[in-house]
Amino acid sequence: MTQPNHCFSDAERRGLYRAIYERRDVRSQFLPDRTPPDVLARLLEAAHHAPSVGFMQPWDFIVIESCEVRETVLSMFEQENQKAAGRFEGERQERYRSLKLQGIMESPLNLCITCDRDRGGPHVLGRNSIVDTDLFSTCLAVQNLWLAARAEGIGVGWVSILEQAQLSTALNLPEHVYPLAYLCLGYVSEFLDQPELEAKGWRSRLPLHELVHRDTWGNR
Ligand SMILES: Cc1cc2c(cc1C)N(C[C@H](O)[C@H](O)[C@H](O)COP(=O)(O)O)c1[nH]c(=O)[nH]c(=O)c1N2
Repeated sequence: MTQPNHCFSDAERRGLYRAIYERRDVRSQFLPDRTPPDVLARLLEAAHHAPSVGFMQPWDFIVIESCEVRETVLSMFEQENQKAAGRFEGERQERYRSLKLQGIMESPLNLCITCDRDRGGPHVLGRNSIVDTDLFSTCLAVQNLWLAARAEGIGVGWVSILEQAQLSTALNLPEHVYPLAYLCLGYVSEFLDQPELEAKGWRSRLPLHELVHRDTWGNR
């Protein structure tokens, strides 16, 4: 069969889907090896090529290697995680407490991807009706980086069990800059073949057919 124009080669497509299916959220498998600067540069470049509302490019990348900053963030995590555990009861709480939900100190590099809510001035094309489209754009930058990192053999873990105002203070962010994603990055001993939360019996992947609706909600 002839391939439609603009289609990637079979090998290229396999590579893309492999990155999608084999990307993992990593907390426990980090190695201490430093991420080479050229690899980090490629990851940041991939993130910077994400789509963004009105081409706003609202992201900044705070590259964090300092042990002091990471220790501060870890203690903020511990405080929030304690509160989070308290929201579950009994066996579920025990299971929650057994989960490892961050790799802040084990990963050699932390990265905070922020969203500058003022970038591009007061009227950004496409953002007038849905103001949070700047945040959505920044999430896409995170995903680009996450997939590129998988292709480079680098694990990424997203830590969101953090209080936003505390994180902003720890990173000295101006008021109009939102700390969207706090990430732990580094080479790993392995990529698990399923999400760690699934492997540990917390939650499983939902069947896709239950999530697909035809024309209106509930029509299968
Ligand atoms: C916005 C957001 C926030 C978080 C996460 C993800 C996203 C998208 N995830 C990772 C999450 O648990 C993981 O993606 C799912 O369990 C699916 O696993 P895989 O990413 O497919 O390995 C995550 N993981 C974790 O250990 N601590 C955390 O605080 C968070 N926070």
